[in-house]
Amino acid sequence: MQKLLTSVQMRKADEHAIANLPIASIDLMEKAARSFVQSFLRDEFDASKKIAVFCGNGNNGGDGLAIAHLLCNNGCENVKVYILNFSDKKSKDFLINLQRLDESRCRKTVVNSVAELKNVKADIIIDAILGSGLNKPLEGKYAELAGYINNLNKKVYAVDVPTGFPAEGKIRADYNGVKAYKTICFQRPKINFFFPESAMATETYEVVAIGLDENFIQKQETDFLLTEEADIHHILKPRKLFSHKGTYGHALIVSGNTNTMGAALLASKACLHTGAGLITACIPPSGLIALNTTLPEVMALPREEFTRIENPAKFQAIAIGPGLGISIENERLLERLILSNQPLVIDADALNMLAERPDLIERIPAKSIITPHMKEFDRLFGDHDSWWDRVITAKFQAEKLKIVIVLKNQFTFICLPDGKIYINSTGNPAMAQGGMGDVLTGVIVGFLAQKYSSEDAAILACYLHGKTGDELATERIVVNAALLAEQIAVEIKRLA
Ligand SMILES: NC(=O)C1=CN([C@@H]2O[C@H](COP(=O)(O)OP(=O)(O)OC[C@H]3O[C@@H](n4cnc5c(N)ncnc54)[C@H](O)[C@@H]3O)[C@@H](O)[C@H]2O)[C@@H](O)CC1
Repeated sequence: MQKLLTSVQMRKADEHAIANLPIASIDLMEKAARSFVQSFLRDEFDASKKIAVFCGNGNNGGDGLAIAHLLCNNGCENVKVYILNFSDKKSKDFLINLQRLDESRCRKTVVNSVAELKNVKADIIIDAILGSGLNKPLEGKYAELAGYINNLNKKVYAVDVPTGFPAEGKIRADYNGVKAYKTICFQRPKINFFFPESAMATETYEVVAIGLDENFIQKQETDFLLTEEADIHHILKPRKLFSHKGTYGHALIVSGNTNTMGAALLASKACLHTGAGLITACIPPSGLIALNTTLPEVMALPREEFTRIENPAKFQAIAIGPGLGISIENERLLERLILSNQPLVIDADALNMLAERPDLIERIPAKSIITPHMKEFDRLFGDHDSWWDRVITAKFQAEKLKIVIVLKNQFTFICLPDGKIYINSTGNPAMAQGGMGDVLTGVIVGFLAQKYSSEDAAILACYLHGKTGDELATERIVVNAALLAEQIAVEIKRLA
């Protein structure tokens, strides 16, 4: 798992490298610039394109000067540097690189105000104005400049972080910084790149190594962690010789309704392909034929009005919610399961019913996993006007209720009872189709049945669900839920 650090911690990692590795501060900047240029030239190899490099006065600006110098030396014929004289505070390495640029044949101009920027003719802009040193929202000349750059409507590459974009913390809905096409950032992604609002600041990002000490970075205390394939390989347990269906647990999935029986089928199918030993679907009687014809391996427990799950303890894992429908009977069933005090996976309509019963939220059994998307989450825990605030609430509630909260999004946040937040990086827009959430619930309950801890089951399920979707999306514009459910077994086999 990769630790994601705040700007202050990243600065410490820079200082650590300078103090402990045989590298001077200015050489670290040169290394960062080289890494940026390498990545940039892979994308933009046409040496005749006009490139405008905007440089601030701190180390981000220093990077920009070094980048411009390297581009000129690498055959880019039309590089022009705009040095913004907006602050008297100039960093040491900025000044060294300014002198190096002065001695080169790079074209440059010093700009004191945005009004002086007439006739900027560029195909590509490199934004090296403000980086991770940002300590307040943009205003005055800086805000005006960001607006000016955005209005040029050119392809913008940001150095480390787009000017005006906070690397962590709340992103304002009225973001007024630079809107980049791509950000090439150093050593680690910024925490905020995983928040949906980052789409206002950068379309995409790439992380390039600059030679910081990985051991030092991994030793830092942080609540934000990025799941990697190696973690999945490490958590997954192989299926053993002499094992039998009892070894892999019995999952109960309370789901489906007359018009939403598909959700029950998808969750059950996903659970099946995740490897649970036995699966019982608690479904309305109207869904029996559909279940028996499409998933003959899955047993049925018809859900009548008066259904009780007589002995929940006989199941190793229970999920409730996909396509369930909202009714008094279903609410009673949910209540009984919650009061049985056995960990549950709670999804979809079960979450919507919970939102109306704050008394039950407090009693969700410890180690349960809830899987809300943004709207379900806000119904449960109140409205939020930013994803940062929402994730902080999720972290707080996961710790308080001792449960796992899987807050679903492009990058799903998995908040654990110990306060850690695992960010899932797999998954893609081809998966944006009904039924995907039902499949995720089925995968989670499938892992729980096999006695994975709640934390591991959530981390594994999110990663594998997204990764399977990524593999399928290499050949398809859209990946449907049933196909993904079936393919889960293949991906588990590949990563086990
Ligand atoms: N040795 C290092 O520390 C390295 C730093 N690197 C670069 O250095 C950057 C960080 O540099 P700095 O810490 O010098 O900071 P920046 O260059 O991001 O910002 C410069 C200064 O601007 C001021 N400022 C902050 N917010 C402002 C606002 N809204 N309006 C006006 N002024 C504002 C602050 O006083 C800040 O120190 C990174 O993003 C990265 O690009 C890289 O060169 C890698 C090595």
